[in-house]
Amino acid sequence: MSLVHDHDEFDLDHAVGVVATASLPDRRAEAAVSDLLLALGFDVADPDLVETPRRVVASFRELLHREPLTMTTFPNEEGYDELVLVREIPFTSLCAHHLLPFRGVAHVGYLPAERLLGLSKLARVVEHFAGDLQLQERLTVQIADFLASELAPNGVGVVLEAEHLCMSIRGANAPTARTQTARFTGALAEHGWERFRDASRHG
Ligand SMILES: Nc1nc2c(ncn2[C@@H]2O[C@H](COP(=O)(O)OP(=O)(O)OP(=O)(O)O)[C@@H](O)[C@H]2O)c(=O)[nH]1
Ligand SMILES: [Zn+2]
Repeated sequence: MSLVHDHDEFDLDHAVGVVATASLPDRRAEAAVSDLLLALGFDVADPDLVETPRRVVASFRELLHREPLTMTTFPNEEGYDELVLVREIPFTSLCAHHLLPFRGVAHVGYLPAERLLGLSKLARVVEHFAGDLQLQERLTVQIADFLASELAPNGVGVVLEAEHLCMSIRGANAPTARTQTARFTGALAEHGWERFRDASRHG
């Protein structure tokens, strides 16, 4: 998701109730939140709402933040060649269509080749790509493709299971619905689902 920064047309005087120390993009975003609240018929001077634009922008910044990734790897001296699977990695992302969260768990695994990856890095990769306006399918593919290219393993598998708030608290109103997506590459392309299921059964 690419960000657009066109500050030129921004009228600072228009920024209602914003903190003077906020950066220009944040002041612009806060003014926009304030405008949205006004347009929805809310009194932005209400004590409950005065700080809301700042809080909303800070929340979005937090949810859309991406930590740089450091992929610590180790030589696979013993030639470990079974599946390495980290299950139930929790994640929260924002759906690109409604800006509402979707959240759930990721199961991420790979078949090692020359290098072993620091285990926490699997969770960090999920967190990194979740920090964007996303589609669950795209998030799944981005995690898998990144691991495949960085680690050059014999195969990668990524399964995501998530609740989309846009579908559970509004719209279709299906609170029990869970969306499952998957990407299996290399030697996991053919029997990835079975390999993951077997590993979970013995876990
Ligand atoms: N494929 C995919 N669709 C998603 C994802 N997150 C949300 N959506 C869907 O995006 C679609 C947007 O459809 P629209 O008809 O434009 O939006 P809407 O009028 O709010 O639709 P409803 O959600 O059905 O009320 C909806 O069907 C959402 O369920 C996602 O991660 N992947
Ligand atoms: Zn949505």
